[in-house]
Amino acid sequence: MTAAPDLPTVTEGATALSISGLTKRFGATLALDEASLAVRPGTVHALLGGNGSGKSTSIKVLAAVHQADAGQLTVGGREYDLRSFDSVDARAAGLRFVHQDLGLFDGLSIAENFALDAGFPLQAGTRIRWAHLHERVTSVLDSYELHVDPRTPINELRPADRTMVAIARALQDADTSADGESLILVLDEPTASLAQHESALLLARIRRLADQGQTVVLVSHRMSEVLSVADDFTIFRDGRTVATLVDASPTEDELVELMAGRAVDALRPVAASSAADELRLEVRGLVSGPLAGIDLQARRGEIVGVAGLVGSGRSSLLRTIFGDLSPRAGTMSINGRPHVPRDVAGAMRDGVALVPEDRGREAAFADLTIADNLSMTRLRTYWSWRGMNARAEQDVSRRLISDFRVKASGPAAPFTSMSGGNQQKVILARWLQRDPAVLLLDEPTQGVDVMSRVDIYRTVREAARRGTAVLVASSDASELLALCDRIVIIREGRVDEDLDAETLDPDDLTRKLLRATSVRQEDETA
Ligand SMILES: Nc1ncnc2c1ncn2[C@@H]1O[C@H](COP(=O)(O)OP(=O)(O)OP(=O)(O)O)[C@@H](O)[C@H]1O
Repeated sequence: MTAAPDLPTVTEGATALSISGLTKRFGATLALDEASLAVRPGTVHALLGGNGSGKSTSIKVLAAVHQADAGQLTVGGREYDLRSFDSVDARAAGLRFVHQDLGLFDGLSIAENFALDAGFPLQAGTRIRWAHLHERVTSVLDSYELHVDPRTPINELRPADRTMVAIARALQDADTSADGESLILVLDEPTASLAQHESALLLARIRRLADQGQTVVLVSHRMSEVLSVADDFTIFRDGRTVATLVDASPTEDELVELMAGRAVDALRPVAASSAADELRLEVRGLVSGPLAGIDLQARRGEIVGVAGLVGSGRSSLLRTIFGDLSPRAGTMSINGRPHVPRDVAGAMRDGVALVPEDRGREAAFADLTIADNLSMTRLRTYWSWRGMNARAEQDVSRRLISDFRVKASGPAAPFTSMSGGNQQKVILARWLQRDPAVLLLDEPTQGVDVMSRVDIYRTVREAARRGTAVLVASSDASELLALCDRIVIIREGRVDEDLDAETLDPDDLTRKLLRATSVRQEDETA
């Protein structure tokens, strides 16, 4: 067990931003309860907390998406009442936000994306001065060491560059804003969908921003990354600030303990293989999307990781098995019988379940309750000649909410009233209760806090023990190693390596993944 760090450390000296008494209620839920935050200028300040602890709500108050019930903000010596703080105030205060979805238009160029935010420079009131725009954007990109042509379409950029373009766009008026004061950049999980080497590149650039005097508030669930880049840490629990660590070097266990409010010894995953000899899933010569002939097998009770760089076809593999993409060639079988799904319903009849990466958009019924979302795949269980057994549905939902540690006011609450991480847990719970023959998980713990991540690994392991074969696509090397028995690496559309997870560590896996990438990428990562 680790000793709890001293709580909380008082910040002295100058602050770029300070919040006090921040309170926000949603109906019966007290999302923020007199929370506080003090950020020193020129630092990376990590804002940490479990799912539902209030991080997004506080950011949404700063971005004027929500108005607080109480709270004061001081920025650059000016005080604001957070009950009436609006987006004009937020901009004037020098606050700039980059949300997880980045808000970039993929088909447009970098320069066009910049101009959509700041306006197109015009000549004679009508003609766009393209040369001027490109010159200005190039100079901003250069200042963030992004040496790319401003005419490049967003969808041709590597993932870390895309995030960096969103950051550069948010800071494009850094020289002219807020009376020359530096801006405060708020980043909400910027690395959530990035592979380890892309994250490393982005974090190095974020660190450089702070070293050049920018102030960065960073929300992330990836502890090792936060520890590598942050100077100061504020930890939220149940809407309150439970600790502020200034210029500190806490251990991961100390941070997790502060977030969880309990010791962390019991939180380590236990990964004992339950693989049997019997084949559950067999894929031969599969050609689909970028896949050019995949051969893959998963046995009963086996958890197989699918690794590969962005664009390698990990998601296409899962979607093809789930009947959502039609293969151009190849065969699939489940339990020795041909698996030729014409659509998703056909794949489900064969015993396949998929938890997709973009759960919010693809997997959730946002307008319905949590109970409805949980029971969506098992509705038949609750119907009889007497009609719908709502009590049984509520009871099962209550048990799942408790088993998966979902933080919600109850099964009847709207799905959208939960925090992002809790929504992820509900979708996972929905599919795991089906005992599928083959379970396909795409980035299963993206946005999920470190405490719940271990619960989810245990649940997946338990499903495997009951006989399910699991395929996990993940960009997080540590996750693949914690969860899987075997890891296949997809490269150039084929399974290039098939590795025993026990023999690897995250660095080995990342090195193997990067083997075939361009020299440019390796240079930048170094
Ligand atoms: N629009 C809303 N309506 C009702 N309740 C809400 C709403 N938004 C947030 N909440 C509640 O407020 C609390 C804090 O949620 P918030 O989204 O701020 O958490 P978070 O720390 O960002 O979590 P995560 O890590 O999962 O993103 C949760 O209990 C959540 O259910």
